[in-house]
Amino acid sequence: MADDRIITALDVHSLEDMKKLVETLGDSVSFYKVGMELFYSAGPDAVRYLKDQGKHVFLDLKVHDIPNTVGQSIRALTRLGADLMTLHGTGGRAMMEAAAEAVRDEAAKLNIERPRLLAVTVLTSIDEDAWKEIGGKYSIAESVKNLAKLAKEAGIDGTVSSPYEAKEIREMNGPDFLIVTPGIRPTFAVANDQKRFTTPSQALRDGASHLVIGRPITKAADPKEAAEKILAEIQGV
Ligand SMILES: O=c1ccn([C@@H]2O[C@H](COP(=O)(O)O)[C@@H](O)[C@H]2O)c(=O)[nH]1
Repeated sequence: MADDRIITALDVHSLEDMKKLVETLGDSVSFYKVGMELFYSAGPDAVRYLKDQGKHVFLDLKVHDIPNTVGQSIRALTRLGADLMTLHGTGGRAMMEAAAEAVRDEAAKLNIERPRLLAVTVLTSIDEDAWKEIGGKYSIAESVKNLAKLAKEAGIDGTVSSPYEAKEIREMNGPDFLIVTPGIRPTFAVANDQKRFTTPSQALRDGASHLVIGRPITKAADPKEAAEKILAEIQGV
């Protein structure tokens, strides 16, 4: 049976490919991520299909712009009825506050449950060298911590970070804060472009509330078997 802590990333570029995967995975997956690749190809229908199938949806569009544009975009996305949505924490306090206000206001108007907002901190494909190259002044750990603190103060429900930073965020932002970690690699999978990664069970032990896992499941020879191996690994954690 599925575990809501595991979010499978549907990084495919058509509704047909998405439906095939969802059918293959059946009841081993209850929570899916719709990211840029799928949303830019298939649009809102991807979210609608998954909701019709009774799945939870993480709409990961990583919104990033000036506060007014972000507020209006988050308002529009709220109407799709996803459970989780992302924006970039580096957009700053005012941008995050605009998003937090928009999602609350729009959900109340529609009388729907409010999608939870997550601030993306430092991408899991970035290591310390790449971080310095783009002007990172403090370590990745310090920068993620700072963004997580700012996100909470701005009314955001959680963060997206690597599992390496989960422990400190959990200690700082408390038990109810959502900590969603991509950069998850079961021992049977390869790293691909991920730089800050760990196993599913370690990420949960470190305080992650949800794990985003894409290629180790979706590109496996047998995706359902891969998902089930991961479920077995985290049982009891
Ligand atoms: O920092 C981040 C933020 C988002 N992602 C997304 O998670 C999945 C990971 O996929 P894998 O195939 O398991 O590497 C992918 O959709 C990314 O867009 C991330 O990896 N890191």
